[in-house]
Amino acid sequence: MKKSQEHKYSASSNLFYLYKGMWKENPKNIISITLRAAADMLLPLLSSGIVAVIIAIVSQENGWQNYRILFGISLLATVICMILSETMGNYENAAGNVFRVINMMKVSKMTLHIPFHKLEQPENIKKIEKAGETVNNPSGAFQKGFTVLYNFLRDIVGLLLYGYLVGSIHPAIISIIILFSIVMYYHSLGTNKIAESSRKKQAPLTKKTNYLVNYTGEFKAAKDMRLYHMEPWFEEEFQKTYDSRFLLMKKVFQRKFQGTALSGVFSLIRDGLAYWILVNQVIDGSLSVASFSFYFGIIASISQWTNGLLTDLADFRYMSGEIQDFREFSDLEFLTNRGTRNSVELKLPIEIEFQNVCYRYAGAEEDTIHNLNLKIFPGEKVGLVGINGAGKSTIIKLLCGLYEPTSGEILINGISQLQFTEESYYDLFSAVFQDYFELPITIEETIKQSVSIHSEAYSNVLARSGIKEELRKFPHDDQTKLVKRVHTDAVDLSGGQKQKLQLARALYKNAPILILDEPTAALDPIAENEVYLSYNAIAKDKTSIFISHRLSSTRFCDRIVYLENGMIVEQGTHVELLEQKGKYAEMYSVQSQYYQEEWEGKKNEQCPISQ
Ligand SMILES: Nc1ncnc2c1ncn2[C@@H]1O[C@H](COP(=O)(O)OP(=O)(O)OP(=O)(O)O)[C@@H](O)[C@H]1O
Repeated sequence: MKKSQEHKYSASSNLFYLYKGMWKENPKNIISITLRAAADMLLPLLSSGIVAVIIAIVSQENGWQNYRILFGISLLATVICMILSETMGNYENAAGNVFRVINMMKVSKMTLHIPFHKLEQPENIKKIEKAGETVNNPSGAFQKGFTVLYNFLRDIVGLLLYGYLVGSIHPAIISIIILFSIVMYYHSLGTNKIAESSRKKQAPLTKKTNYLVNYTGEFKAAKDMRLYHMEPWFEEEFQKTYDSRFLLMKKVFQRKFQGTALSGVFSLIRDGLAYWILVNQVIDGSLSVASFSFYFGIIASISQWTNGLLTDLADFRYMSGEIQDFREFSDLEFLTNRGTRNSVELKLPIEIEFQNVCYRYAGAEEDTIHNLNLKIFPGEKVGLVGINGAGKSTIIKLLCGLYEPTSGEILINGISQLQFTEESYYDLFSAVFQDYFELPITIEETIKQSVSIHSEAYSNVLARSGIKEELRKFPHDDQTKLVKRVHTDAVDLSGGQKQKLQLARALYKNAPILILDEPTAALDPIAENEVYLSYNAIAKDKTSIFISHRLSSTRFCDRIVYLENGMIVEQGTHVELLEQKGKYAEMYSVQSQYYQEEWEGKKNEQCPISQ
């Protein structure tokens, strides 16, 4: 298991991490980069050499005889370098894209395995977002890293080789090359700092822009936006975000412009000096015209290598920041490290016990669940009730293993939940939650998910969940697809239809513990009544927990647990709790009063038809 710790990795370690990954993915990646760098670094040298050889041939007697082998070799080397450069360049583009997509998939896969409670912590959300930005960015480290390494190899070897050749003309030239390179290096360090700070400041702005862009096109938001005139807020926020981004980019641009101007002045001085020395050497006869032409050609490349090298260092630094983000994400704890037990070993129906369970949300000052002790007997149907925020959903998430108790433990048939493997533990639960996530697949696939059971069970589930009647309204029955954003022929389900579909999925999974968290909130009274009537059949042979604010629904449970502030205040059957005349009875009387009064009123009204 990976330990979740904050690491600040050095730039060299980040780059090593990136290129080691590229090498591991395919060693050809690095080999091709090296070959292309060598070819592109040699090309200017070769073309200057060919011109010099041609001058030597035409200006000397028997020139052709003396230089034909050198001419042939230079020409052949040029062609080889050009072919290598072109082929490896194409390979590099494709390989960069593939490497980025592989890492993109890695981030998705890893995210799917982050423990649920870690997934909702703001610092982890940030890490996931940053890693996602890095791998989604075609100009980010995972794709651009190929080109930057190629540039760096070409520029560093080019500078050393060409610097040596040009320096051999006169020591003053090499001194100037070194001096100017140092000045430019320090200038570029300053530029990098500004660029890095701009990158950090731009991250939340990018997030905000994405939010704004996504929601302006979101169909679900369109209704509220129009009725409550939210458009000006969007326009204003767009403008503010754009202005802030522009200011940040302007700073970086100005600094880069300074660098380019400085480099231009330096090139002028350096190249001017070199040309002046060369011309003088030709005049005093110490340098041949052919050699003059050769040096003349390669001096021009020096600026290319020095400027290139500074850009490469800036790119490396920028990429290191991105890799740092990626590695901070990779350092997250991805597995819950649950035990080795398998849920299939369990005797059915299941007994559940909360023993002194406390739970505190990350960053909260107080516990949400306080020393909870609750035993749910095999096959028992327990109703959890209480006002909003009492802790009902938190208890369910703890039971399902989505959260781990801060202290205390939850026992399944007397065995701690932590002793089960994560996957087999999740197999214990069929749950209908308040919120629901739809995949762009058919209704049948949604109900079956990855579970395959015989078709009779499937038809039963359709009937018992109430989704069967709804299917007739859809164009392709249970083969109708969901999510209109993805499939144009998909259907948009109503709230009640979604709830019936969720219930069907939970029933089809047929797990030994059934959890229904407000399963009828979106159902019409007739559909709701059908769920209550079939509840006993639905929950047969299962241990079940039913959460509802409608106390008329929980009265069907064997036992009702009334919660307040994460603690059990009352428990008993519906009748026992009414007789206690406590909080539950009070809540029930408030709810039933309205119907009672309305019913009494109706009884006293005269039927208009009979008048
Ligand atoms: N992710 C979270 N981080 C911090 N606090 C949370 C989180 N989720 C819930 N809470 C808090 O925990 C308390 C219990 O919430 P919970 O959702 O369990 O209550 P509930 O009884 O299910 O409420 P409702 O009836 O409204 O669904 C609330 O005060 C809520 O604000």
